[in-house]
Amino acid sequence: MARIQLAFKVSAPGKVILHGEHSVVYGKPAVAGAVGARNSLIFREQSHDSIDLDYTSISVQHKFAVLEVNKVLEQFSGNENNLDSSDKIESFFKCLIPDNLTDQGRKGLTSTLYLLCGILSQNKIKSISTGFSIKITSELSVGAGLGSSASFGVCLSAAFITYSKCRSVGDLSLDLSPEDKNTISNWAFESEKIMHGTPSGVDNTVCTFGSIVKFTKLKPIEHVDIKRKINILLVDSKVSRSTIKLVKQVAELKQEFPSIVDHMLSAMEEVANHAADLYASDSVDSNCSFEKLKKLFQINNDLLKGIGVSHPKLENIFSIALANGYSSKITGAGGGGYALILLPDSYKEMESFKTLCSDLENAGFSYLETNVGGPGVVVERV
Ligand SMILES: Nc1ncnc2c1ncn2[C@@H]1O[C@H](COP(=O)(O)OP(=O)(O)OP(=O)(O)O)[C@@H](O)[C@H]1O
Ligand SMILES: C[C@@](O)(CCO)CC(=O)[O-]
Repeated sequence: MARIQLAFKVSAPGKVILHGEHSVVYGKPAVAGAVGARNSLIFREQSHDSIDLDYTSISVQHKFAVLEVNKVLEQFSGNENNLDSSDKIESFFKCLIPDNLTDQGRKGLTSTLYLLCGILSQNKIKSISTGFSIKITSELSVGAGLGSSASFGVCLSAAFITYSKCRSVGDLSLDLSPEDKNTISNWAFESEKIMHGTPSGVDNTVCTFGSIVKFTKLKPIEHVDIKRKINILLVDSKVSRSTIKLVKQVAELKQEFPSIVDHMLSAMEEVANHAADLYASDSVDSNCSFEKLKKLFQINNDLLKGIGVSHPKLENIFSIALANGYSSKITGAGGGGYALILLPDSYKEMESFKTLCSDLENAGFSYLETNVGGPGVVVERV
């Protein structure tokens, strides 16, 4: 009987950090949620012997010969414990990575090969028998603080886990069990290490599980029981920045002024705890809770400014928001990327929202009207 060619679609959301960016790196809780914009991946087995990758957002189209990948997969099995740093991983896969790639392209391909070999080895699959294609498209800007890299890692991990389940035990169901989701999040975390050095793990957790979560490093995830999604406006500062550099910059400030920065990180923890309670309360859209949340946004943003992760373009967005009566903050690493403006439930009818949008446009900013709290990773038929 002819072997069925596998074909499926995976999608995973980007994330926003509502509270706790940077402080999460130091063991404090972060409150983060899935945004409406997603990465989508189409996986198709094919009759020719190559693995064809098409990553539109980073302009990478590349074909690996299955034979070459199988050789690397063979060397990988049994050797995985030695690959305990991103430098070692990069040098292990270097033989398959073309020289003429951008940094983004190199990291994207290295991460793909690492996840493929890691997940196949974990499932005792010793070789790939037919080629396949993977095409990833995205509604998320890369490098803007929306967790595009974590969502990318989650999509790839879910694709390779689905492929492995089908090829090792013939499971064609495409359903993801809670255990599968934990495995996906753990592998996406490994991919995040290649992208970002020392990630906290919040991004891959949210992009896998969706909704809103309270995340503290090395502790079980707490799912925040939200009653409705939170409306937000994401405003693009159009300033690119590097998460690694900003995390390092905060570490240096903490080293220079430990007691001051420690107090600020503890204050961020208090903000995150208070806000998580408000998101979980029935009345998050009641005036009183919403006004409290607005104040917490403002306090959180002032603390982030205090640790030096703002940017003049972000400040411009914050002033426009405030002038129209809205609270806003940095989200993610800061230094550029997106600013997050909190919107009330009835924002669409509000005159002040229309003015806010036209003021942002007049100042040259583009924005994305979305919400926080949607679904995490999903695998479905194509
Ligand atoms: N949609 C995508 N398609 C392919 N590769 C991607 C995609 N998104 C991210 N990547 C890979 O992830 C790498 C790191 O992404 P980067 O840190 O710039 O963005 P980010 O994840 O959006 O930022 P943050 O983690 O602060 O939210 C990129 O260099 C690229 O290799
Ligand atoms: C700045 C930071 O807290 C958020 C990046 O999205 C870093 C991290 O959590 O890994």
